[in-house]
Amino acid sequence: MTTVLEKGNISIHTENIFPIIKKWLYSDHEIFLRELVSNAVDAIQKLKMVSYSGELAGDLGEPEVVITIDKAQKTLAVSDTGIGMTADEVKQYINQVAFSSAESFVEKYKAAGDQQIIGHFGLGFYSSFMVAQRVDIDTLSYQPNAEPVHWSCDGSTEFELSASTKSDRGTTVTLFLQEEEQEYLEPHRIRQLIKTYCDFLPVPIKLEVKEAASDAAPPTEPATEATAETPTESAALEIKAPEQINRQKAPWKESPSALSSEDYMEFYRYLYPFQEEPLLWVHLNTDYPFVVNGILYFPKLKPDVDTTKGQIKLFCNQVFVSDNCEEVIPKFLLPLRGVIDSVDIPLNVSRSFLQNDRTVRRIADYIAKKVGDRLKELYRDNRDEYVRCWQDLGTFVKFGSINDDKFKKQVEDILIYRTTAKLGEVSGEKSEVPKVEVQSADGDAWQDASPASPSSASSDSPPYTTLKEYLERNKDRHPNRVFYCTDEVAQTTYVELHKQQGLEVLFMDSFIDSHFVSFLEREHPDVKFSRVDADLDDTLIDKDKPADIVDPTTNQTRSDRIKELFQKALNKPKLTIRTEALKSSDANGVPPAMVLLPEHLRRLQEMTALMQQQAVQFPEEHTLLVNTSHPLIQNLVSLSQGAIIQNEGQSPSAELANLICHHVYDLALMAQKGFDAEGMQAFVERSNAVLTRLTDRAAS
Ligand SMILES: Nc1ncnc2c1ncn2[C@@H]1O[C@H](COP(=O)(O)OP(=O)(O)OP(=O)(O)O)[C@@H](O)[C@H]1O
Repeated sequence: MTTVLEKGNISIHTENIFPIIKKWLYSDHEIFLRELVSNAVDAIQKLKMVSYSGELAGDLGEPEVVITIDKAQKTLAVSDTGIGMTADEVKQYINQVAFSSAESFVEKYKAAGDQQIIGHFGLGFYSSFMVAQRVDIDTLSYQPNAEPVHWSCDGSTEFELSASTKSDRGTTVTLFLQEEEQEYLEPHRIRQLIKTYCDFLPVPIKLEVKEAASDAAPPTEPATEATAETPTESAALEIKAPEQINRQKAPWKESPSALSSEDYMEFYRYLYPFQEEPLLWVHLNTDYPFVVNGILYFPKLKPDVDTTKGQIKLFCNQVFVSDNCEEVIPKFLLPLRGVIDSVDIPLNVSRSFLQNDRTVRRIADYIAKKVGDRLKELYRDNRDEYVRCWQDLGTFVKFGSINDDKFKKQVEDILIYRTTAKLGEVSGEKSEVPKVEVQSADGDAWQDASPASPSSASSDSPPYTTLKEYLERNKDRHPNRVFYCTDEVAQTTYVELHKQQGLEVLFMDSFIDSHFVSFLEREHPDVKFSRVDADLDDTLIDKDKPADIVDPTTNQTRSDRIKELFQKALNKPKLTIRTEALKSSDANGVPPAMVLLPEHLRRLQEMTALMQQQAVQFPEEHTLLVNTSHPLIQNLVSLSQGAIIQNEGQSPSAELANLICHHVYDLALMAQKGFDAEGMQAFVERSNAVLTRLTDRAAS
């Protein structure tokens, strides 16, 4: 019979502590395992410290934590090979420290009210009573001549301390599970919990399952004679050899120089299986003025990415805290993935408190700065790669620039845009390569560095430019004016027209770009941004073309005639018809007509659509620019010659001219919007009618 050394009462100030804890953490009972395994790993780390200081007489042994499921006993035990406790330490740490930390946990919970708490951390050892009706501790201290101690408590405030039979150093905490908590006897449940919370703890965590032979899964191979023997009491228990169930290695805790690219990739695949490979990563590694370690990955962005939901995992000392650390990292970095580990992020606080915490804000700034540094480093060292990733990186960088002033300043020199300019070939051009400040490899020293190659990356990749370079290159032709395109396919006619006249167009075609153009305008109030289809620059128009008088009696010019022709044919009061002779080396190279929508009108339209959460409608007020230099338009005038199209009694030629006016307008409109069913039907019918008439004429 074991001798009871002491029976006592645990000092308790908060009445009914267990009902309170149970109520608050009702959905989070599972955290008990995280707390017990963390304590076990702490005990092993403490033993190491003792050993370093030379206080440990014997061997350190193999550090490991073993979780044992005993199905027959309905117990779950967590054993470690750590520092252990003497009877006095059990009294002090378990009866006093553990209980007072549980009490202070409850106090903090009360203070936070109904707000969501980030981690439920710090409840510690007592969290085991959320799932156990009785908890035993058997422990043997590392200290010379220490006696093993047994502690037992049934969840009341009374405990019992006696001698234990434990013969090896360390601590075993055994939970006698409550009836409704039997799920923790299932190996897959324990595996899942360890994978979630303790996967990266730096000690092997093993799982051992003891079950009655009859409960065990049938053997895959026929029983051998030995196993088929009459079961003795011990043989009736099937004990599977402990298997390690945590990954153990936490790459973010290692030095970046110790990891290869493949190590980073492998870790990404481990965290986010079946996902596309990331573009690049940033290894966070600082001890001062706060401790932050982590690896952040830039994934490929999908246009429908939800930038409000984070996927970065938050850890504290390698123990998983939360899948979402929206309060800890700047909003614009939420699409990043990976791990952040910091002991300096307060965990038993509400999320709103966290947002206003000074250290957390400084950590967020630090992370943003490291991300900016990484991008600058890539820009400097591997411009081709930077350009290759830009489609995805650009979204982060632009979003970050809009949202974070410090980040904006950091990356403004590395914001690039795809351009129509043939860089390197532009006459006598030697674009100035912006200097980029990059953190040196060995610490916080900063140096100016020029990118390895000029803006145009390698010859076969599309050319990219910075805004500064663009403005500089075009300062004589169109000072402080930027032409841009948002849809390369739809706006191709306009882009070609600009290109032909040597006007450089930037492609601003990612989903963030409409906001980004407004942002750039605020940043550069003296620069005007016009989409290629907003208006035509004077350089595109042949102003010297003499006005052709076609009717000496009325002094009507060819342009007046064309305008009248279209006005009558289309009969759209809100449509402005403008006639211009467009410059071109090849008359067929520019379109006969274009639809223009003034920049301010288009943006107003987009804004309204956004606010009303509707699709953008193309406004009826727009301009049809008819190119009087185009042969088609000139033929059209001849066709209608003599008889301006009348609504009634039209001649066959006038009718054909009418149809062609509609057709030219529809073709021009196509670059701006698609047809609805009715419009499409009319377009097809008219196309056929025009072709029929033309073939009739040709055949006759
Ligand atoms: N497996 C163990 N081995 C040795 N000592 C332990 C073990 N588990 C708990 N202890 C001791 O009991 C104390 C109380 O544990 P408890 O988990 O309640 O709080 P904590 O670990 O100190 O703090 P927290 O869990 O809030 O981080 C620990 O500080 C430690 O000294």
